[in-house]
Amino acid sequence: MPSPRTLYDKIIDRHRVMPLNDIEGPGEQLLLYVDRTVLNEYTSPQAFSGLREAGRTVWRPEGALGVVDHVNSTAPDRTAIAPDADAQRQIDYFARNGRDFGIEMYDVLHPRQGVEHVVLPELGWVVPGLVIAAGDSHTTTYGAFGSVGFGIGTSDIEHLLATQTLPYTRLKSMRVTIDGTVAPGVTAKDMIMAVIRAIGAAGAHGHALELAGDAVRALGIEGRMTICNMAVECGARVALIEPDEAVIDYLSGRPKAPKGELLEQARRVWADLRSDDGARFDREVHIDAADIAPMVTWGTSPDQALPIDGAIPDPAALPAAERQDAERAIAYMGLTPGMALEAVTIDRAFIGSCTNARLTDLRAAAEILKGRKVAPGVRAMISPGSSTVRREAEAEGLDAIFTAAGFEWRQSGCSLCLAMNDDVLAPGERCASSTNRNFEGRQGSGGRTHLMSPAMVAAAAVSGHLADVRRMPLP
Ligand SMILES: CC(C)[C@H](C(=O)O)[C@@H](O)C(=O)O
Ligand code: SF4
Repeated sequence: MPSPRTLYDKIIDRHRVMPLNDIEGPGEQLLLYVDRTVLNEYTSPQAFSGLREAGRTVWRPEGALGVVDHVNSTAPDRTAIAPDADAQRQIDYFARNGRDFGIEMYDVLHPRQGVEHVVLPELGWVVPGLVIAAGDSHTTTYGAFGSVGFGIGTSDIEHLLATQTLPYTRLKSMRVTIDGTVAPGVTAKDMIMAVIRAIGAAGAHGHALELAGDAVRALGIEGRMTICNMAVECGARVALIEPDEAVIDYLSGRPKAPKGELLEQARRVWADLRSDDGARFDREVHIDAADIAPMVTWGTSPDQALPIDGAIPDPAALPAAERQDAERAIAYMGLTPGMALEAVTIDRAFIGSCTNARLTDLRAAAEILKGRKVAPGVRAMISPGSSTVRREAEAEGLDAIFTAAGFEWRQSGCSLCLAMNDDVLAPGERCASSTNRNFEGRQGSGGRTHLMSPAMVAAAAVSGHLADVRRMPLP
């Protein structure tokens, strides 16, 4: 009898070209076959320059797809493509690389442009059991489909493009099981924020993190993407959810998804994509779904988070190891210990990013905004995760709800998630944000970020302060 294996180990085993050391299990070095990569204009230029200098070609151009997302403008009318000359140069070089190396590239005006991790799944290009490596840490998103996705640096991108392989070190395995049912108002974002708070910002460091349990299985694919996307914020290099029929339903009819006999063959291969009974995890954590409340971050690390009905912690009352970070975070965030989270007023509200700007996220925010207005003095904007999401939302009339409420209905891109274009917070501005990182300066130098779900951003935008979505009666 072969010994029971985790889903992660099964996928790595299927992609092992050759061992590079004689360790078995975590720490094993191997040459890994990579099925697919997504390129962006920000992290790929040096990789292409390296290929040019070495006179190399791309081994399998059809295994790569490029999307402009990090630096482009999100101005509503899409006449402004790049916010400045540097961004324009990056966008132009990216297009040239696509032409010269035979890689399909979605430029800013492409009808399917968007944030890369939103675009790939929409195409049906992410299917169970793949290895997808890309120059972006949120490549973990593809775990929602039962694929191993991880971020790589620029020299690894070059190696991958030239060979379709990567030298790889097998990770340890960790499983977080969320059992039971979440309460109304609690979303996938709150689930992953609760996980990060429970295990810490480095809690899954060095591990492939499998997310399991009834509450995870009950999520739609978009919610599962939110969870796997943000799992990188607790240090996970890979996030995985066992694929099921919901994944196959999601893929149905998408342009690049397998169809007909190919799909039937694929289904037979996918049937084994689960952690065997008795598979050993290096660490196991159990969370009761009923204990999860809508979450917000109060500090400058994603684990500095609390249920919305909490208060800014008193550093003196925290464990010694957390005290100094908490003091610094509270000072940077301009807050006072003991202050109720709901008393924290905001200047900006942002719905966007590869974590939470898909259609279901927009619908959840629109539910709250229907018939309400953004509070005076708050600037609220929404950047749909992709041009496809934008069109689909418009077809449902969601744009009308957002604009009637006073939100700016913008184009897609990373935007205020990392402020690499002209969507930036001014120093001291405070933003309720559906994104994934709240580090100092993440949304602009001196800017203050509070992470939360899209519905919670909507609740904060209309209240003018952080607010509990459970107390916002639906019209
Ligand atoms: C710019 C890129 C390298 C970065 C990442 O890897 O995640 C960005 O997308 C982010 O979210 O911080
Ligand atoms: S939306 Fe944010 S997290 Fe996602 S790829 Fe862009 S910058 Fe990174």
